[in-house]
Amino acid sequence: MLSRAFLNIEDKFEDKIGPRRPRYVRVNTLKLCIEEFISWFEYEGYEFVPCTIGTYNDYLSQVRNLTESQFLQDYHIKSIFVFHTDTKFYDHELYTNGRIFLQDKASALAVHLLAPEMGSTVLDMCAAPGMKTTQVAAHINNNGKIYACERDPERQNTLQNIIKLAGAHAELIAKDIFDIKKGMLDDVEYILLDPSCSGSGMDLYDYKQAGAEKLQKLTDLQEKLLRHATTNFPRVKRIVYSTCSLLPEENEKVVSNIMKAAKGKWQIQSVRELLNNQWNNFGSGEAHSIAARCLYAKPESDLTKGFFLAVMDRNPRDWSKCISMSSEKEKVETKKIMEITRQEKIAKRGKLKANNKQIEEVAKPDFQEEEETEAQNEGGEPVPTVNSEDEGHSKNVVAIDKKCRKQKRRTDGESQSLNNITDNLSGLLMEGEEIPKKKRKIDKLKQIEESEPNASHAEDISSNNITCGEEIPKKRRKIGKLKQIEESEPNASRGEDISSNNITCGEEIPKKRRKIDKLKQIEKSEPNASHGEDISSNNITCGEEIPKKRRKIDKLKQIEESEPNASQGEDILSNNIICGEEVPKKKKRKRHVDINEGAEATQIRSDSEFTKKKSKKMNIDGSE
Ligand SMILES: C[S@@+](CC[C@H](N)C(=O)[O-])C[C@H]1O[C@@H](n2cnc3c(N)ncnc32)[C@H](O)[C@@H]1O
Repeated sequence: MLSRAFLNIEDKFEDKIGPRRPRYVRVNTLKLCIEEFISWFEYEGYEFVPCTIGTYNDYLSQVRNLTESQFLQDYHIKSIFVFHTDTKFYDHELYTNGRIFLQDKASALAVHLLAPEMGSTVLDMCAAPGMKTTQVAAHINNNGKIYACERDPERQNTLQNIIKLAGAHAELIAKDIFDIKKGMLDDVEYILLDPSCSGSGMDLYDYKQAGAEKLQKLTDLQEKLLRHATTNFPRVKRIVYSTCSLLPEENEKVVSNIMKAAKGKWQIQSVRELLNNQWNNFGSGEAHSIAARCLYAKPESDLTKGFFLAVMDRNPRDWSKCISMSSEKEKVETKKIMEITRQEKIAKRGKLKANNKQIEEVAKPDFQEEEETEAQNEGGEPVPTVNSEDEGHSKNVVAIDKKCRKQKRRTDGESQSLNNITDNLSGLLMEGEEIPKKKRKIDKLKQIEESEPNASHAEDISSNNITCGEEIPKKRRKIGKLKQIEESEPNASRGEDISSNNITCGEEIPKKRRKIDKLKQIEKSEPNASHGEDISSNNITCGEEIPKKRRKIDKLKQIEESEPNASQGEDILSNNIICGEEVPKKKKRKRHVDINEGAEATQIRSDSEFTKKKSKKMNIDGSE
């Protein structure tokens, strides 16, 4: 028998779902910067509507009011953009060359909430066609390891093509996931489980075809898969289970059964809390106590396809057992390293206090050395890990020890210098005086540091289970670099601009930025060509044409001021990619709007298919 919920859904959605949902576009930040994406569509004649800083419900009103010529950045996921339902993308060059994907916001939430760290290892258990696999790759900026498992040979091909098209680093596991036994992928830390389901949340789902027997088969498979995920990957810390179904049988019931069997080894995280209370639909708590912690996306209110997801974290006590699996020898060595570095750090702190100048000398060469190592790792080469084999072991430990010490020296030096700068500044400030730019920036960096302990000091790194030899996350390195700039260029306000434009260390300053700087220089040397006050004082009468250079400066200033999104955490990740790639020369294009277009963005094309201009139909969010 099908559930009552099932029948209710049929009644409720009969004329509500369908082609009226907006179009969601995910920017593939492995190939295109968010800023470039916005400029591209603005150039095509669309108006970019920045998401108001309000509640999720405020954002939903904006989506409802979106016109055909506007687009909006998503409230939760900064690489997702919302277009009017009639916007057509199938022939758009950004779509055909893998710079954007048509992925519903609800489905993108699964990776958003999995939130794997840079350098981590992720398993996508049911991966084809690869929307979430490629999203994970973009999320970790190809910095880590992704296993993409798919059992269906035809879908394996599609998956491979999508991975290639996206420029994602992911290893295809062309197998049934049940063939992956304990011990085969022991390095996996995050699992995405998005199994086959009824697809009852999809627009084109045919309720009349669904039968109780089919549903039972599906729920059996879903439970088996989730049990496999929770029991065969000893180092996994987080699992996100998702379906594009609105049936509790495939959702909270499956999760609840597995959690009962796991007997306290796993905890369901509250998605409400993870999304800072900015979500409206959750499971119903009556039948399954965990339901209220799980997310539902509903077409009529969230303006997405129907979707369910649950976030499961391994219970910390159980996690400690996983750590204890490492060999005794490894543990002793790790302890030694920790002790040596702790003592070194204490000694260094004393030194630094005595002579602040020394800090820069100690920290600078280390920083450069580390950047060289990082550059070598960029080609997807795995970061070396501790090997328990006798011969290789000691060498690796020495290498890791060296790297740990380097990281610690750097972070010590940074925090010390930062404290000194702030102390000096606060000493100089009078009450009521405006806080200088540099000071404000330092405060901001301190805030980031405080709110993101993982991104901070060496002590925090160790206590948050970042193992020696693991890379320090990019944002952390950015903070470090900015601090260096600050220290070495006390008069320069450029540091502030760099941070607001999300430039990662080592990355080139984007063209626009350089242009702005150049124009600022011109401004300084030619004050008449600049500010509003200057115009009046230089007798430019109403109606007189403002000189070209002047207009350009104003425009660039406007751009600078009007890009608040570029400073958000998520953008730091997503904007630090390929900004070296040239944006194709833009000519005025006509907007791709086709009011007769059908319901769902369900077309996926492989590389060769793109060239041949043929297409194969498949639900991009995976329902088969
Ligand atoms: C809903 S789709 C996944 C969609 C995908 N996560 C995405 O976002 O693009 C489910 C996929 O799981 C695959 N699948 C089902 N059972 C599997 C198993 N036991 N092992 C590996 N793949 C499986 C199906 O062939 C199908 O391609």
